[in-house]
Amino acid sequence: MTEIIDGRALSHKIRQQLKQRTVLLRARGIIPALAVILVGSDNASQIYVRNKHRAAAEIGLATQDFKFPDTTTEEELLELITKLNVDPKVHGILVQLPLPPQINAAKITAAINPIKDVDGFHPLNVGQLFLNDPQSLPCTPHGIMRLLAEHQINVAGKHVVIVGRSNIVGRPMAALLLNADATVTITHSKTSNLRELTQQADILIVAIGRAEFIKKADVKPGVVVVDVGMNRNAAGKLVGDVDFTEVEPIATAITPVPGGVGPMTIAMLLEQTVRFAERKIGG
Ligand SMILES: Nc1nc(=O)c2c([nH]1)NC[C@@H]1CN(c3ccc(C(=O)N[C@@H](CCC(=O)O)C(=O)O)cc3)C=[N+]21
Repeated sequence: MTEIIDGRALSHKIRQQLKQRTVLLRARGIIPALAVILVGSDNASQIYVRNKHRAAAEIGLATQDFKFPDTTTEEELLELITKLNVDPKVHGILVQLPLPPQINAAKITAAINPIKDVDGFHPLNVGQLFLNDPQSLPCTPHGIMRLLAEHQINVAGKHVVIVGRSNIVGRPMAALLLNADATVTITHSKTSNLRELTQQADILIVAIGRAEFIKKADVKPGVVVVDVGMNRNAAGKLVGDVDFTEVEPIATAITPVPGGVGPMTIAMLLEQTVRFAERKIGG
């Protein structure tokens, strides 16, 4: 029987623990707070914003929302970030990606105070992650590591193939796995023998942003599959980057979409914000 890796269940368990940590913080007069900056209207971002707000409120974490229209300038965003960077009431800052084309996302990311960078996207945090000295972990890859650990899926010595090389998922995922002694192959949209490589994976992590891209013939029987995709298919249904119906029967374990990686991204975001708030105690 294939094991279905339940991200909702683990996310729920983690959020219960976080609730207790926020109670302790509040008793010390610290209200953990996350500032979220949203520019324009990306579909995945809307889902993310809605779900993370609900989850934050449940655990007693305060969120401040800053919504900007598509036409916003870089200067306006930088001005807000500069304020939030030094606001002692704000422990975490998150700028929703993607940003509209007139805004240089790298410049915005680099402007965030690294000690408040809950996404772990600041170049300093990226560098420390790659040097195996992480200070802030990107939420989606971190959530995937926790899911694998919870299901006793050991990555050390395994061949993990990642499909996708984004700054948000593919690249930091590779660094985390390497830090955990996996053998890592990164493939992407320009990889010529992509399907030959995915067939060799003991663990396959797919974040390429194409609906049901990975088929049964692309995987080895017994594979562990982690699906990071969030796409709407022709029928308007939310589907991953893996054809679940085809691949599930031959996998040892697989994450569903929805209910797999998505809820873990949120749990890790909340956990990191609480951790940043705790850092203030005595310091
Ligand atoms: N700076 C930044 N950091 C991000 O981490 C980031 C971002 N920008 N921009 C947008 C994407 C997308 N993203 C999601 C996270 C969770 C769900 C999620 O909760 N999914 C659930 C629910 C789906 C539903 O409600 O239908 C699930 O998969 O089960 C969705 C999408 C984070 N992203």
